[in-house]
Amino acid sequence: MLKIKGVSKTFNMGTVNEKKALNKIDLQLEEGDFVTVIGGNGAGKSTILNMIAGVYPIDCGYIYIEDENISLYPEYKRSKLIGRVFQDPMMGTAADMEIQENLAMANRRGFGRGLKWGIKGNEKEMFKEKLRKLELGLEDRMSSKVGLLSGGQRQALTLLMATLQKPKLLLLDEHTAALDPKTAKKVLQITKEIVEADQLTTLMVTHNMKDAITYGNRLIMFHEGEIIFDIRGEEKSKLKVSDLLQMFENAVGEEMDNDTLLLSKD
Ligand SMILES: Nc1ncnc2c1ncn2[C@@H]1O[C@H](COP(=O)(O)OP(=O)(O)OP(=O)(O)O)[C@@H](O)[C@H]1O
Repeated sequence: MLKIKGVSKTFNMGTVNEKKALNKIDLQLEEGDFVTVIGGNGAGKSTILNMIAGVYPIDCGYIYIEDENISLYPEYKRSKLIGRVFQDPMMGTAADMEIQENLAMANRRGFGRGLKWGIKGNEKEMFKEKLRKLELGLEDRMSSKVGLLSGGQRQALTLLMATLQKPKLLLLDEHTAALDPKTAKKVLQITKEIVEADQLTTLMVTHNMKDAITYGNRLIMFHEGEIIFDIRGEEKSKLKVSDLLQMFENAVGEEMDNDTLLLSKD
């Protein structure tokens, strides 16, 4: 489904600020894989998502989605294949447009500019049904401006928009990190339901070790631009935070000292 082979990225090459963010990454995702991605600050998690989405060019290697080599595609062309949700609830939706207008815009993704923006009757019903499933009461506020929504409601809407036209790949970049714990849990539950219902191939970056264990069928950990382990299937389902800490120590040769990750331990 997604195939990354030998991908490296160095920022500010040849300057005093040179930083190798990714070092020869190999990663293959099967159709329907829901992979959680964990790692300390600066480990390379966002960079790998940016490489896949085409925000920056890769230095070497290649990226395939199904049989399509997307390595040289510009970002806009990849966005037809990829849905993405960011940490910031202000991104991904248009605040001064109505909920239903935002959904209509998302529903036209990949169909060019020729289509009229008007919302069709059957679309309205479909939006209402999808919003009802979120259980946030948004189905009764379809003509409200998105700017009036809370952060959690906005992230749930962004998630719906990113998956309305089923993407080949869904990228979630710490999409619950800016929410309070209760709201984050709700948005993660919605994420799980959407991903499972559509069998979406998903990469979800998180700082929260427990969430990385709870969600998905596979977990990978980044450290200093490399994938240091990849756990799946039964091994993943039995995993505890203490196992993750031990595996980190075995792979890196020292105890984990990353505060952000350790805060999510208990
Ligand atoms: N646009 C950029 N220009 C220069 N350096 C960058 C850029 N983007 C990332 N980096 C550097 O690359 C390294 C990896 O960063 P990245 O954002 O991928 O880490 P991360 O694992 O997502 O960390 P965090 O959890 O802190 O977001 C870091 O040292 C970072 O400073």
